[in-house]
Formats: sequence, C-alpha cells, structure tokens
Amino acid sequence: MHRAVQDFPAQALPAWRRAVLKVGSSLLAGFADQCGGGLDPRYAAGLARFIADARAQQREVVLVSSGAVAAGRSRIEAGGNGIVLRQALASLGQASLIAFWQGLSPVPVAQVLLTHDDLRNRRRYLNARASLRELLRLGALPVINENDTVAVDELKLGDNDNLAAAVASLVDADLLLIATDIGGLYSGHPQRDPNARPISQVAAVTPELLLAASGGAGALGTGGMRTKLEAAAKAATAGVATALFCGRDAQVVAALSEGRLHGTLVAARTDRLRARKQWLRHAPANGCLRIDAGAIAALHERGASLLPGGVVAVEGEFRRGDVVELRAVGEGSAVLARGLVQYNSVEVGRLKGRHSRDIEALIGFRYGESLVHRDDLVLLERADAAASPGPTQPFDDDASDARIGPSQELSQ
Ligand SMILES: Nc1ncnc2c1ncn2[C@@H]1O[C@H](COP(=O)(O)OP(=O)(O)O)[C@@H](O)[C@H]1O
Ligand SMILES: N[C@@H](CCC(=O)OP(=O)(O)O)C(=O)O
Repeated sequence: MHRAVQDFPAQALPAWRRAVLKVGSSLLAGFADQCGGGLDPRYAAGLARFIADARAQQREVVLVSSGAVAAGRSRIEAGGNGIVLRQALASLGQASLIAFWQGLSPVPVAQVLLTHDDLRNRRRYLNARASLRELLRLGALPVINENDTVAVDELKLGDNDNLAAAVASLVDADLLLIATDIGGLYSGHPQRDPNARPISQVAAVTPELLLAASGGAGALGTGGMRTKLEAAAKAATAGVATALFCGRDAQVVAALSEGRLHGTLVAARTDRLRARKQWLRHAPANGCLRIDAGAIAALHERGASLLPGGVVAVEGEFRRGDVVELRAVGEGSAVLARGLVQYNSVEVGRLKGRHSRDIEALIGFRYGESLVHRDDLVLLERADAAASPGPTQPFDDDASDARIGPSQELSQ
C-alpha cells in the first residue's frame, strides 16, 4: 500500500515565535547499510536547516531528540531490548547524539537531560525553565532527551513525544512540531489497514482517535502515533497547537519554514496564557507579599514583573516556586494578584524593599531580577479576589514605608 506525504495537502502553520521540535529515532537511526547502525544525518540535516531558518526569522527552537539508544547500539555489541540494557545504551549513545547535532548546527548546542520527576517538582521545574530560557537568550540550541539512566517507572515520561509536550509547556512555546517517519495521522495503522484515511486536522483528541493510533510503533520508535496524539492532547490543554509531519521529506520540512504544513494539525484547546493563568488563579497559595502603590500601578498599567523594591512585607512560609498572593498594605485588603515566587520566604524577607541589582549581595545568589515574573502572574478581577481565602498570616506591622524601594524598580 502506498502512503505518501501527498496524502496531506498544504495548510497554514499557526503563527509562532518559539517552538519545540521533537525528532524521533525513526529519523535518525537505523540505516545500518551506510552508518553501521549509528546516527545518520540524511534527514536530520534538513531539520537542522529548518532550525537555522527559524533563527534567521527571529524565532526560537528547542529540540527534543531521541536517538541515544540507537547511537549506543552502534558502539557496542549487545542484543536484547531490556530496560536496563536500554538505559546503558542511552548512556553510551547520548554524547554521540549531542555531537551529531552539534555537527549539523551553526550555533552551540546544549545538552539537557530531564525526567518526569524534574518537571513535577516545582523548584526543579522553575530551575529547568530558567536554564532553558537563558540558553535561548544566549542563542544556543538546547537539545533535550529523557535522562534514561535514572528514569525508570514513575520517574519516566516513557517516550519523548510526551517529554516534548511537557517541554513545550515548560518553555512557553507556542507550537509543538513532531517530526516522524510518516506523513501524519491516519484513521488506522497506515501499513496494516488498507482503508486508513489521512487526517489533516484534529479539533480534539478523542478516545476513537487514540484507538486509531494505537497500532504500534515503527521498527525503531517507541511510542508510535498514540504517544504523539497523547502529547498533542497535553499540549492542546496547555494552549499549544501540535503539527505532526514527515521529517523524511525534504519538501515538507522546507515548506514549514514558509509557514506551510503538510501533515496533521492538532488545534490548541485554549489560549496558552489563559491556560496558565487559569491554573494560577486557583492553585493554593502558601504566602502573601504586601506590595506598595508603585508596584500595584506597575502590575496593572504596565503588565510588569514584581521586583523586590515594591514589596513591603512578607507573610507565611513558602519555597521557591510556590504560589503567593499579592495584596496591598493594610488589613482587609483584597488579593490583587497571584503568582509563582522565584525566591523563598526568608530570601524575600531579605530582598524586600531593595533594588534588584543588590540581590546577589543580599542573599549570595540570583535567579533573576524579579520576585514574581509577569509570565507567572495573574491579576485578579474583583470577583476572584473576593472569593480568595484571607491572608495565611497576620499583617506584618514591622514593614515600614521607609523600606519601600523605588517604583522604577518595577521594570518590564
Ligand atoms: N493511525 C496511525 N497513523 C499514523 N501512523 C501510525 C498510526 N498507527 C501507528 N502508526 C505508526 O507510528 C509510526 C511512528 O511512530 P514511531 O515509530 O514511534 O516514530 P518516532 O521514532 O518518530 O517516534 C509510524 O511509522 C506508523 O507505523
Ligand atoms: N530516550 C530514548 C528515546 C525514547 C523515545 O521516545 O524514542 P522515539 O519514539 O524514537 O521518540 C533515546 O534517546 O533513545
């Protein structure tokens, strides 16, 4: 049965500025005839060109790349497919995988290994996010893989499709691109079901679709189309659209740079920011920051991040990555905003009222200039604020106006 990318007519790729591109083993490995089973650049080169084109268009790409196990297999004689063997092979192949992408990338590549546990833990999640943002700011290409050596059972995301969806949410991407060895999603297994039809657009990932995609992976991949659809469903919930396409077809890959997709587009179910802010609105808070009038105006009028200078008092005990409420000074004042705090309560206690350039001098390190970044902050309507529970601790009268920092502290 002939399955071709022509099954998938061109459609517009949603506008994007930051994307996560996932490249599966099926595109990188398995051409034993030419590469002794190691990594083969024949398809990866086109994808690397797409990444370079994106950079030239002032866009950012984070790469999630499989292929470590396949690369490991080419370095050592080992039969079988057991989990411990795969972990060892991933370890043997990971350095080659990074070297492989570096050989194709005009900019420095950076290795990032993650597990599910890293992304479930709010502090490690924030740390990973900050590192990835910094890598992008520096102009590097982050190349992410699952940390297979330590990832088993509940630590494991299990497949890089789901890892890519988690990363898309982690880095606030507006698009998830999944390159694989088939044109897109079919209504049945494309190699086994003669009646399988191509599906160009998916408005919602239904159980029926998941069933249609459950026919298993190709010879080299792990998840098959099912994990790609599961990943797309997760991304959709986080407000990110997913494009599934054939990374083996040079024209399909080149068309992406021009905003055309030949493949399957899974729509986002909500706006990305709305999904995040919705979560923030309802997540339980562990503390409260009392902020001054300058800070309140900056948050409302300029959509600013909260810098230390605008904080007057700290209430409750919280850790980096916890949700805190922002309130004006004064008993009975309503919750104005909620957000993820970048420093713990002791650190914020030392930083309050001070200029952000002094952060390192005051606490010995620095995660960034803001206490609550504007991307991690939701301003509440009056109705939300009224519904919020009261402060976790009584108002701290020790905070004197004399310690309030300059309002120009609240930048961005
Ligand atoms: N409904 C379906 N539509 C498309 N592909 C499917 C479907 N069901 C199963 N597949 C299989 O999924 C494979 C892609 O997944 P996989 O082998 O895991 O690749 P990767 O290494 O890119 O993750 C396809 O080559 C195809 O054989
Ligand atoms: N972490 C493994 C990849 C696991 C995986 O999801 O593979 P794939 O289905 O090819 O994307 C590796 O690097 O080999």
